[in-house]
Amino acid sequence: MVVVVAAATSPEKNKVKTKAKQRYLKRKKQRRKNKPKAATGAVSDSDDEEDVEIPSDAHADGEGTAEDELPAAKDPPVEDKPRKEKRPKKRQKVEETEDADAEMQELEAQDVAQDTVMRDAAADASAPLPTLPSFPLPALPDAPSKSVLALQGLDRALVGAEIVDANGLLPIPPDGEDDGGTGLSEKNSEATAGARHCGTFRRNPLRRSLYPTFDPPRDVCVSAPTGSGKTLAYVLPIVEILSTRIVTRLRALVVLPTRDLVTQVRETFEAVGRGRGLKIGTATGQHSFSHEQSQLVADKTTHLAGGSSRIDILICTPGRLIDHLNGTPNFSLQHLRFLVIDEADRLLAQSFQEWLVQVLTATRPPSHDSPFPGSLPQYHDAVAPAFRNLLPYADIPSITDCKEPSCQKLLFSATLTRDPGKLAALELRDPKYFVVQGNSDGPGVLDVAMDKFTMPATLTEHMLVCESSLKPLIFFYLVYQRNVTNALVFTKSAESTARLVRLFDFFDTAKRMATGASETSAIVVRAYSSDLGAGERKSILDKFKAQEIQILVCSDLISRGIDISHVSHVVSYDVPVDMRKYVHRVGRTARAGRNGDAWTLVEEQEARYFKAMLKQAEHLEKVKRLKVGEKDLAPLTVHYEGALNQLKESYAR
Ligand SMILES: Nc1ncnc2c1ncn2[C@@H]1O[C@H](COP(=O)(O)OP(=O)(O)OP(=O)(O)O)[C@@H](O)[C@H]1O
Repeated sequence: MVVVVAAATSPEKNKVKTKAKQRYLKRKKQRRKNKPKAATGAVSDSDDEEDVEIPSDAHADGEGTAEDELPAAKDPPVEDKPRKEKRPKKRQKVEETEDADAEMQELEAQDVAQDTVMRDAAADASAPLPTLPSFPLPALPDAPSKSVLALQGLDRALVGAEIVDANGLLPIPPDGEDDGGTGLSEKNSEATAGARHCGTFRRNPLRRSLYPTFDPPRDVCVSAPTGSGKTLAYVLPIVEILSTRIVTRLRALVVLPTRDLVTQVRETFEAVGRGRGLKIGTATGQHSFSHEQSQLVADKTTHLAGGSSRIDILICTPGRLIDHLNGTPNFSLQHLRFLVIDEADRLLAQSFQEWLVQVLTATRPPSHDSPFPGSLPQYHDAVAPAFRNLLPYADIPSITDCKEPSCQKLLFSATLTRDPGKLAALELRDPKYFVVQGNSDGPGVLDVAMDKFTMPATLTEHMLVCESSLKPLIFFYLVYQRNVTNALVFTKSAESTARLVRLFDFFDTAKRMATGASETSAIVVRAYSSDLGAGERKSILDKFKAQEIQILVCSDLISRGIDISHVSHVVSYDVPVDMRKYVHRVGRTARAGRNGDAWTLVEEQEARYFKAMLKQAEHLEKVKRLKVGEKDLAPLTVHYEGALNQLKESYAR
């Protein structure tokens, strides 16, 4: 039955005349033939048969006649059905044709109209639809790239930094020849004979005048890798320019973060400035305050508008500098020609007594007028041109015209800050930035902006991931199996420094006793930390420099700036907390073109963090991974266990 219904509704099937239909049509034809001629063309009931539904195949199965059954099967009884007014068929057909034509025309007209609209819309896609506005599909906006973000908000001068190729050499020629733009005098050329390059110095827009008050020089910021010679980059021009001075006044102030660096930089000034008659002083708190005062100022009793100074160059730490600014009479910064802030990012992070604000204020003329109304102060010619308002005759125009202080600020670091807030605090005057990189075609200032620091090209870096309990043993493996001596070893605290040194001593003694080696073959390891007094620290550092000590275990106290040429290995026994610390630690080796190795011991639980830190700085692939197996450690294990027991006992006592 289902099949039959389906067939009845199928248009294919309708085309094929079934037997029942054929019979039906035959009888119909017959009836028409038999009809009287008069009846032809008149409306007759038989015409209704045209409207009768064609019997389906179901009715064609031969059960009953089609004529009897078809209406009964499909239609309600005739009397129930409201009788429709039938029009003559032909008329209906004509009307239907007319209707169809009209409808067709209407549809065609609509199509044409629609086509026109679509053509118009295509021609002017931006034309707004008359009714509903169309909205763009929701989509995530394109995120700005990391580099674009890094450059946002940067100091404009930093964005326009000059990129200097670290490999660019500028040889210092023999006497009498053109020096290629170094600007070094003959004496300084002699002092630096053998120096490979002075690129940074050559490019410094430094002027030779002592008081360029009418055209004050631009400030300079230098970002250059560790060991690339930043110290000489400021020592040379300072010595060069100050050598022209006649009267001793404090004209160069160098601020450094630690006493050790003050001592180191003083040595460089003394070496370069030998025979120039410049007087160099230091203030670090290593000596008594009154002793330092007597070194700095010549006259503490008379109030002098121009200050008083025994020295031309002062090298100091910020804390002691502030003490002298506040507590030493006649200590004045008004004559400063150079203010150097070395390891600038570290010093700018120190807010101790707002040291920077105090120093900058002292380099500017005070807003108040002469403190000596009506009388001339003694040594009035000693007042700096910009400080003339301190004099009672300050209103004479020819004198008061010179208002600009001539102090030039020079900032240096291997990890120069890009923090706009900190840079703004320096009140830099038309600053000029130099970024020294291994490859001057590299990403340039983007590296500084994204904290991707340039490492010395001669440095080889390694990392060893291990269990924390095995760390001391791995360290001994490096020393005894890999010959890691002449090394600086960095730990996280003074306490862990002392513990590691003690354990090493026990281990070395046990090993020597086991092998029958003499005491002279002992590896000398010493701690260097803030636990020690200044004198003791200096003596240990001197011994290390003299190679009487082979390994110096230290905290980050000397991770910056210290320059010891024979350091061939740096071990980070505890991982550095950030990339800047890492850069400065590993930078204690591979200095001035020498080769060096850096080893970082990473505890398993720290590995993820450490690798992420390196990855962020795009430095991960430069650090080689070293695996140390049980077999490598086996020869050391016995002595190590013995040393551990001794250490436990020593702490239990
Ligand atoms: N032009 C040069 N030629 C050869 N050696 C140089 C030159 N300039 C400096 N040096 C040497 O390079 C070493 C490193 O110099 P310096 O301590 O100034 O490095 P630095 O850039 O300040 O490093 P850090 O960022 O670690 O403080 C020093 O021993 C110095 O004498």
